[in-house]
Amino acid sequence: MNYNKKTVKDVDVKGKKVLLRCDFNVPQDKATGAITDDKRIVAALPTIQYLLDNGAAVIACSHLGKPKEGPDPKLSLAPVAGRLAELLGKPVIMAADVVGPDATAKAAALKPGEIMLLENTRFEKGETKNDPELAKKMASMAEVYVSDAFGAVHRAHASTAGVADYLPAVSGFLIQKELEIIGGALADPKRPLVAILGGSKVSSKIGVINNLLEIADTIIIGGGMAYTFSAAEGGKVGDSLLEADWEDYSKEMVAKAKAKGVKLLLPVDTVIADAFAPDANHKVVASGEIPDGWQGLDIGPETVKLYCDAVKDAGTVIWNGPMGVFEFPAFAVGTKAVAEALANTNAITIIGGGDSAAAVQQLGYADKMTHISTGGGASLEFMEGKELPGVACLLDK
Ligand SMILES: Nc1ncnc2c1ncn2[C@@H]1O[C@H](COP(=O)(O)OP(=O)(O)O)[C@@H](O)[C@H]1O
Ligand SMILES: O=C(OP(=O)(O)O)[C@H](O)COP(=O)(O)O
Repeated sequence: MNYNKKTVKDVDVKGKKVLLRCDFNVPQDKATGAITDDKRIVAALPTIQYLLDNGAAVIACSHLGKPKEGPDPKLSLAPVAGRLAELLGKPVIMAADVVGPDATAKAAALKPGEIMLLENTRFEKGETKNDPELAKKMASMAEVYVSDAFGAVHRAHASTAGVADYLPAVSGFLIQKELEIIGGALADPKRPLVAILGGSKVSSKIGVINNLLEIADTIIIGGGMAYTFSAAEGGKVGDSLLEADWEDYSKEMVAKAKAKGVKLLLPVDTVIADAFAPDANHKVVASGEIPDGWQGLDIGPETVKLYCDAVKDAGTVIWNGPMGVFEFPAFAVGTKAVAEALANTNAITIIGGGDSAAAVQQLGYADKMTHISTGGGASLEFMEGKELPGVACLLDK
């Protein structure tokens, strides 16, 4: 795939309306909705500032979460508009819809040097289906399309790829920087190369293991993904996260790792809880021995030792997805220990994923990592060598 794409510097944006796709899918406090980590907003600032300084009228857009049934007030981008306005030191006009009457009127009235934010693109059903009608409507509000949504470039959606069929499409500075840094670290990686996978987006991430087995020396599995492997081996997982459809696949991955001589490490013990809550009763059990009514929310202490030992002498570490529900202090131990182990290695450390980045930030280890990517799934798919639809759709240099 050709990553040498035109950037905002290769087009004239003066006096033009620019549709700017960002990844403002930020972590939020489950109870209050407050933004808990604004890294993705901060990361978009250089492109936004460049566009505003060069006389563009910026129509920013993004998805947030996974709304299923159209507009959901809990997933409004309004809090993001508020934070963006603070960071830019200027008003951000918030639209009440994506391509409806409010958005189109506000876009039509937008002046050079002004910025507005469309409502959550996934409030439109056509977004994730990459509906050309929706893409056309979005494109009709602008004259140039700029994508800087690195975290979403692995999605072929209307706002991440479809609009490029209707407008000259170029990349922003964030996408450029991410491709350069991650691509550089993995072109000829310092070995051993260790990949750590966790988190809760099991079905969207478990598939990368097959390709990671081609490049990694060790693969470590934690977080919600571990229970699918455990169940596949006949273990009891109680009420833990489980993707039963992926059990056969996980068995295949264990066999493939063995055949290729790649170390595939799975938890040997797990911290279980009697509810998904910060104050739930909890205890440690061996993997595969989780009673009904209990769920695994963190890796156990023996696993922590095993995993920390496995990264000690790594040359490069790619980490995507927390080891447990780190938002609850009682289940943050595994994630914290792995973050600390990475902070103390000489390895090149690349952290991917909104929540993984937030975890490293909250735990105070952000400065100790080589690169904290704004993309989780996106950085994984890039490292696997898959085509990224959100980059492929941009104009070649
Ligand atoms: N065992 C588990 N059970 C349920 N959720 C988990 C478990 N381990 C981690 N998580 C959750 O996974 C979420 C992050 O997953 P994911 O979105 O895949 O990561 P990232 O955003 O870093 O790519 C966190 O909110 C965390 O609470
Ligand atoms: O948070 C994101 O991905 P990540 O959790 O893999 O980092 C991106 O915003 C993509 O979101 P999506 O996985 O709902 O398409």
